[in-house]
Amino acid sequence: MKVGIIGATGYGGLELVRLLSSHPAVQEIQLFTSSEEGISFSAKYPHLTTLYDQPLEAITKEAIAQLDVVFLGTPSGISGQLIPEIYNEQTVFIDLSGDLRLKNIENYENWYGKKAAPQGLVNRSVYGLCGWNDAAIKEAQVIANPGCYPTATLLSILPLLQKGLVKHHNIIIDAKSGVSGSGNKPSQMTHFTETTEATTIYKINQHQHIPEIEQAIELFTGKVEPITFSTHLVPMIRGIITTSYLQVESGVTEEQLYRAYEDVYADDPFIRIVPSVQKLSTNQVRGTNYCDITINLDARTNRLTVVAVIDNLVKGAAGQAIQNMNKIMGYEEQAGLKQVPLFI
Ligand SMILES: NC(=O)C1=CN([C@@H]2O[C@H](COP(=O)(O)OP(=O)(O)OC[C@H]3O[C@@H](n4cnc5c(N)ncnc54)[C@H](OP(=O)(O)O)[C@@H]3O)[C@@H](O)[C@H]2O)C=CC1
Ligand SMILES: CC(=O)N[C@@H](CCC(=O)OP(=O)(O)O)C(=O)O
Repeated sequence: MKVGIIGATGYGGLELVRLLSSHPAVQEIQLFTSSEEGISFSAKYPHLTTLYDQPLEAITKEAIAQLDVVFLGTPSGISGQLIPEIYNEQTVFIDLSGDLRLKNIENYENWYGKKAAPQGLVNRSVYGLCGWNDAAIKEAQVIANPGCYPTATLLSILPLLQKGLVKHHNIIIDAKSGVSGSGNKPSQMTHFTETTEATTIYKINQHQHIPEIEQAIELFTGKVEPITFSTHLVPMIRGIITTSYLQVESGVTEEQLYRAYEDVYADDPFIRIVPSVQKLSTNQVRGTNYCDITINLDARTNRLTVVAVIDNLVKGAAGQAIQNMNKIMGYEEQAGLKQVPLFI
């Protein structure tokens, strides 16, 4: 199989290269750039010396037509305009950005502040939340790969909402991310001096993943109420931890809650339900496609704490994108995704 990566020089692109390198069905990876055509990939990234000495290529419709699958790891506002220009019906398009996720394109323009993709393309795109949308994913030609924060949040709260064990009302999600979540373009917010010894809350009540999480809650549970969702930048490179607070329905026990996860994720190789321990860390999934989840029901408040950890670049981006590819192409679900966590 021949695959291509548009935005290969970005963090999501680099992670795709790393993971696809061990995929048994991938024979060739073409690396595309919009700004550095002809430059050797390993000259730009010396850790890839002898592995990817090939030159970066210009993005053309003709080159894309030669590929079975193309991944787009481009900043928001790009793929929604680019895919129509390079589209053909034989290639599978998997978009890591937020451009194709929101079905209401006005919503996209309001939250992202950018021109939306054509409505027809958005309609054709399938939201690639693995484990929740698999029937549609298997038939898809265009995938809107979920956002990093929504992946951790949704995987951890959807089973309980879907089974009616917790209330839709008054959900609060507190999320924290490593700095690689904001990509490889330096900014004031990601400057070493301003991140390395600080934890920063940002985009308060304005984060673009709020409508994505709400849309998915409605899609997979049939109803939704507005959520409170807060994002923080913490001084680490990789990892996301989401802590969600939910009110349980009366009489529901912790055992019933655990059983809900076991039911929903019985056959999912990437979801690990961790017993209610006192510790859960982003380290335990680093470099892998795992999403580890734990819960704790506080009898004093009847409030449930649901915690999920993922690697933002793997389950939150490149790993889930490859999982989507595996589902579409009929490969083993774990192909290319069998890494052991890099704990320390
Ligand atoms: N980082 C993360 O943890 C996650 C990121 N995402 C989303 O995935 C996407 C990629 O993220 P990330 O890899 O971090 O981003 P980066 O900023 O690290 O990389 C984006 C890449 O896109 C390429 N690019 C820029 N402009 C264009 C253009 N006009 N046409 C084609 N390519 C272009 C650039 O490469 P070049 O100049 O060589 O073309 C650049 O290296 C983003 O939309 C992001 O929001 C989603 C989940 C998690
Ligand atoms: C740490 C950090 O800055 N994270 C980014 C995640 C961006 C992202 O993945 O955006 P889309 O999913 O919308 O493409 C943010 O909070 O905006």
